Amino acid sequence: MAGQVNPDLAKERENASFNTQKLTNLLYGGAEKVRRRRYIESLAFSDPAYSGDEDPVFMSREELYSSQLKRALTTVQRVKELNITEEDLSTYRNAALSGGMPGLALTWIAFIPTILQQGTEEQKQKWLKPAQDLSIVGAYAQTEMGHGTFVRGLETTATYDPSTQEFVIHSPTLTSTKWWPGGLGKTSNYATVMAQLYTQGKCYGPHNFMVQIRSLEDHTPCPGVTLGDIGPKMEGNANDNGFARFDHVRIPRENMLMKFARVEPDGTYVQPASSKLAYSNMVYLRGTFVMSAAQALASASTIAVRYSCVRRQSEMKPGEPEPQILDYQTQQYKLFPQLAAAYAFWFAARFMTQQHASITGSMEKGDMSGLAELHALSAGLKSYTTAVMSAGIDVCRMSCGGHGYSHASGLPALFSTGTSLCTAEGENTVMMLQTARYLVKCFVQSQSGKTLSGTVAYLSAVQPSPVSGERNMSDLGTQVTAFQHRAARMVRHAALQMQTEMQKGKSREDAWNSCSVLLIKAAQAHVHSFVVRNFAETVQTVEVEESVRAVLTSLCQLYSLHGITEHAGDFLMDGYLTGRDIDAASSLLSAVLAQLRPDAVALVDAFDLHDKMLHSVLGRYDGRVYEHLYQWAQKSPLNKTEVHESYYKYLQPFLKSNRAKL
Ligand SMILES: CCCCCCCCCCCCCCCCCC(=O)SCCNC(=O)CCNC(=O)[C@H](O)C(C)(C)COP(=O)(O)OP(=O)(O)OC[C@H]1O[C@@H](n2cnc3c(N)ncnc32)[C@H](O)[C@@H]1OP(=O)(O)O
Ligand SMILES: Cc1cc2nc3c(=O)[nH]c(=O)nc-3n(C[C@H](O)[C@H](O)[C@H](O)COP(=O)(O)OP(=O)(O)OC[C@H]3O[C@@H](n4cnc5c(N)ncnc54)[C@H](O)[C@@H]3O)c2cc1C
Repeated sequence: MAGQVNPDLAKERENASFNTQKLTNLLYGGAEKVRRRRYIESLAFSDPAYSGDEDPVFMSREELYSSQLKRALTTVQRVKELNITEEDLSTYRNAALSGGMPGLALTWIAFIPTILQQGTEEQKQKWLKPAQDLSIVGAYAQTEMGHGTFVRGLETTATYDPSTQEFVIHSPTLTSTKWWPGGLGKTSNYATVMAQLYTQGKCYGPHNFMVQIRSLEDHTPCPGVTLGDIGPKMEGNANDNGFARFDHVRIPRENMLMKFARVEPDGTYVQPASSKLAYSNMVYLRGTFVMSAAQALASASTIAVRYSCVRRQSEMKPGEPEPQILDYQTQQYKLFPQLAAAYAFWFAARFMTQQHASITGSMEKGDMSGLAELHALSAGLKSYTTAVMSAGIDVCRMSCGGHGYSHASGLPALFSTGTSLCTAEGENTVMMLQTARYLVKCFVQSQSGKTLSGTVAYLSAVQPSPVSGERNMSDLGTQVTAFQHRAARMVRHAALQMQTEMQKGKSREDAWNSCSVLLIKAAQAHVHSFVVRNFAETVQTVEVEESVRAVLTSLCQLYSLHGITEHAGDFLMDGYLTGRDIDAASSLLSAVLAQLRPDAVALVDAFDLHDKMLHSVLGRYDGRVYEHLYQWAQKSPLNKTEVHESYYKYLQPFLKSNRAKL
C-alpha cells in the first residue's frame, strides 16, 4: 500500500532497545543541532529549483557537468536569499547538491581554505569575499602530470623579477602540466598554483601563488595559459578536473600567498617559522576526509542493513518461511563491522577536528610544537579511515547480492566516490609512511628516555614483555591495552629492523625502503589502536542514556574484537595474547553479533541520512524496495522506445540476412 513502511523494517524499529533520536542527538552534538540540520536540509529538499533533474546515472558527462553547475549556482543565490549562516552552509550545500561534486565545489573545499590559511590579512581582504560571493571561481592547482605525491618534485616555477616586482609562472615541461585539480578544466577563472619559488637565483621550494587563469569578461584562457578537462573518471564526472600549462605568465608580487613565507620587493626571501607551513591546507583537508570516510561508511551501512531486513532468501530451517538475510550470521559479520567502523570514525573525526582547532590555535600564537603530531595524526587517520571505508563499501555492495551491483542501490557510485579519497589529498601509502616516520622518531626519543605525550604516549608507557595470566577479553580496557601493545611492538620491531639494516651498512634511505612494509603495518596498527581507544573513551565518558551507552558499548566491543580476530597473528606474535584469548575473542564476537542484531536498523537510522542523500532504492527509509526497483529501471534511456533504433540499424538487417540464408 502506498505510503506504508515495509512491515519487516517497521518491526525492526519497534524492537530496538534504545531511543534512536537520542543517539542521533549524540552524533550531531545535541537535539537543537539535529533540529537545525533537518530544517536546513528541508529548505533544499523542498525547493523545486533542485528537483526535476534526471538520475545522474542516466546522464551524459556534459549533461551532468551542466546540471550540477546550475544547481551549485542556485545554491549561491539561495544562500543569500535564505540568509544561510556560515555554520549551516555545508549542510545546505550538501543537501542541495545531494552530495554531488560540481566544478564549483573546489572553490569551497580547497580554494577558500587555502586563502584563509596561507593568505595575509590584506590578501584575505582582497580575495576572500569575491571567492565567497562567487565573483571569482577558484581551483587548487598543485598536482602535475609527473608529480602528485612528491610535492618537492613539482616542476612549475615561479621566478621573481624585481625589475617589475612580478613572478613569472612557467610550465617548463609536459610533465609539469598541472593535472587533476578539480574545477580547473572549464569552471574556474582563478587558481592557487603551487610552484617552485626562485628568487635571487635560488630555489626555495614549493609555495602557493594566486593566478588568474581566465578572462573575467568572456571566460577565455588568459594569455599564456592553456586549459582543459582531463576526461571522464571512475566517478565525480560532474567535476571538470582539469589541466593547465603556463607560458611565462606574469603575476604581481602580492599574488604570492605570504602569511608564512615572504618575498620582499627587492627579492629577499623571508623564511617561515616552518617550511611545512606551506602544506597547512593539505593537513586541514586530510582532517576533513576522516568525517567523509565516516559518512560514506554510514551511508553504505544504512543501505545494506535496511535492505538486509527487507530481503528474504533461502531456508534456514526446512519448511519455514525464508528468513531476512540479516539473520544469517555471515551477513552480520559482513555488515556490523562496517557499521561499527562508521561510528568509530565519526568519533575519531570529532577528535581530529578538536585537535586541529587546538593545535592551529597554538600555531597562530607562534607555538609550532604540535605541528608534527597534527601532521602525523591527520595523515594516518586519513589513510586508515578512507582505506577501511573504501573496502567496507564494497563489502556492503556484495552483501546486497545482484541488486547491490546495480546503480539503483547507490553503492557503485558511493564506492567510486569514496575510493577517490584513498588517492586524493595524499596517496594513502605515502600518508601512512609519513605517520610511520613520526612514530620511528618518537620511538627513538622514548629509547633515549624522553616521556612521550599525546597520541603516542603509550609508546613509552606500554611494556613490550608478554603479560601472563587469564584475561577478560570482554573488558574494553583490556582490549585497548592489547591494541596499544600490538602497535608498540610493531613500531619497535620496524624501528629496530631499520637500525639493524643500517648497522649492516645500508644508508638510512635504503634501510627505510627495505623496511617500509613493516613501517606501514606498524603505522596502521598505531592508528587502529588510536581509533579503538578513542571509541572506548567516548562510550565510557559521554553523557547519554544508559540504553544508548549499552548499544554503543556493544558496537565498540564489536569493532575492537573484530580487529583482534582479523589481526590475530599480530597479537599472538610475542605471546601477548594467547590462543585461548583469541578463541575467547571469537566467541565474544559471535555473541556481540547476535546482541546487536535487533538494534541494527535503529543504529543505521540514527545516522539520520535522508533518502535524498542516500540515492538508493535498496536503502530507502520505507523499505519499499521492489516497487521502486521496478520504477527505477523504467527510467533507463534504453526503455524510452519499445524497439530501440539500433534494432533497425544493425540487428534487423543482420537477422534478416541470416534468415535468408536458411
Ligand atoms: C553522505 C555521503 C558521503 C560521501 C563521501 C564522499 C566525500 C566526497 C568528498 C570529496 C572531496 C574530494 C575533494 C578532492 C580534493 C583533492 C585535492 C587534492 O588532492 S590537492 C593535492 C594534494 N596533494 C598531496 O596531498 C600531496 C602529498 N604529498 C605531500 O604532502 C608531501 O610531498 C609529503 C608529505 C609526502 C612529503 O613532503 P616533503 O616535503 O618531501 O617532506 P619529507 O617526507 O622529506 O619530510 C620532511 C619533514 O616534513 C614533515 N612534513 C611533511 N608534510 C608535513 C605537513 N603537511 N605538516 C607538517 N610537517 C610535515 C615530515 O614529517 C618531516 O618531518 P621530520 O621527520 O623531518 O621532522
Ligand atoms: C578525485 C581526485 C581529485 C583530485 N583533486 C585534486 C585537486 O583539486 N588539486 C590537486 O592539485 N590535485 C588533485 N588530485 C591529485 C591527487 O592529489 C594526487 O593524485 C595524489 O596526491 C596522489 O599523487 P599521484 O597521483 O602522483 O600518485 P603517485 O605518487 O604517482 O602514486 C602511485 C603509486 O606510487 C606509490 N608511491 C609514490 N611515492 C611513494 C613513496 N615515497 N613511497 C612509497 N610509495 C610511493 C604510491 O603509494 C602509489 O601506489 C586529485 C586526485 C583525484 C583522484
